[in-house]
Amino acid sequence: MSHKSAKDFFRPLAVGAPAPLREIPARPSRAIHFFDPSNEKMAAKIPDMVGTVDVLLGNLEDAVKADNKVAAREGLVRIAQATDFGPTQLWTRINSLDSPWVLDDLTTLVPAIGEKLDVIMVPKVQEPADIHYVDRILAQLEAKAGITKPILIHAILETARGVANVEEICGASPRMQGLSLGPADLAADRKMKTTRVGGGHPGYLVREDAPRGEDGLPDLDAKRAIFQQDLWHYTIAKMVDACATHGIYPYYGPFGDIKDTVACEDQFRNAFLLGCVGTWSLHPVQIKIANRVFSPSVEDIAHARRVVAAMGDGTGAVMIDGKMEDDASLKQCLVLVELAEKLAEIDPDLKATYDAIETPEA
Ligand SMILES: CC(C)(COP(=O)(O)OP(=O)(O)OC[C@H]1O[C@@H](n2cnc3c(N)ncnc32)[C@H](O)[C@@H]1OP(=O)(O)O)[C@@H](O)C(=O)NCCC(=O)NCCSC(=O)C[C@H](O)C(=O)O
Ligand SMILES: [Mg+2]
Repeated sequence: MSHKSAKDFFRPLAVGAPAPLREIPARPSRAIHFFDPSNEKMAAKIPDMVGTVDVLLGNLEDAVKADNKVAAREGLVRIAQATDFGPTQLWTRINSLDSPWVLDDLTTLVPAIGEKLDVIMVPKVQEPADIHYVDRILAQLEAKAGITKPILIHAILETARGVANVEEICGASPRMQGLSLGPADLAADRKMKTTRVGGGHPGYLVREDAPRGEDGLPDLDAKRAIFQQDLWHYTIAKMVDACATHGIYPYYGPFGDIKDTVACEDQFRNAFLLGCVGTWSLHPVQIKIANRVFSPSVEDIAHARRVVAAMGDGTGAVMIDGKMEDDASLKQCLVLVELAEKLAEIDPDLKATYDAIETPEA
């Protein structure tokens, strides 16, 4: 089997295409907000959403009716050409690589709005070859259209084969920006017995042991606590490790129970704590939840700054509030402090909140 040399990764795949990036920029992307560009009511809201959300994503794939695929593609071109996105990123989700629409998605979008498109989300990615296909075609289209910065690729992890190949997918191209979990398609592909778009399931649980009766035997009639478990823990953790290994960014995906904002917040927070940088938003109500959850809390930043100040040159160990802090906890604190600094650059309210935190002297 022949392999590319490391340096080959940094040569454009088409003459005249922009040079691949060596690092994927850490741009805030707490919420990737999905809209259907063929839905006039939704589309009309997009210009006013600029600046309120980190990423606006024109969705062309599932949730757009087959009869509306062309209207969605053309609608996205119109919206992108007419809108100044300022600090907000513009992404799209193209149709799947085996669909009758994907080639027209790419050959229409790149020449028309390629300079404005930051990231293309590719659904149902199974293996590195899927990324190689999109990588080469993007390079050719960028070269032809004179696009000056490479459009990045984001893959959705929504097949069992995709999960099995996750490491290779992350490393398949310098365009790889990140991965999202696609729990609905993944559940179907794995033949999980669920009927939901993300989130937990009351049947996936562990039950407390039965207490012993006076006879020393388990009292199977006694009431026992049950603890609902997280269906997605394994996949999210695997995705986070693969992304961290390759210097790209992991995201939770959709939470379909729009009305259950509490469970949505829990799902988002679990993903944040495990290492995800953001999530999808399907409805405007989910943007605020994502922005709140994926921004470090005041308490975390206050503590992190105390640790940074107390640790001086970053070596050794100190006690703060009865707990030992050392090089490793300092590194965790720096993840939060650096994220807060990045977010403060684009979110004036958050900047004011973080600026108001009393910072200890070093
Ligand atoms: C989920 C929805 C179908 C709900 O729509 P609707 O019933 O219209 O909700 P509301 O009445 O509460 O809407 C209030 C107003 O807000 C506008 N709206 C709704 N959603 C959006 C949006 N995403 N962006 C902008 N504006 C939005 C409505 O038009 C109402 O406006 P008005 O009447 O003027 O007040 C709908 O929210 C929706 O379709 N959301 C997107 C769904 C989607 O993109 N799904 C695909 C991603 S999930 C997936 O693909 C699964 C994944 O791949 C996997 O495998 O896991
Ligand atoms: Mg899907």
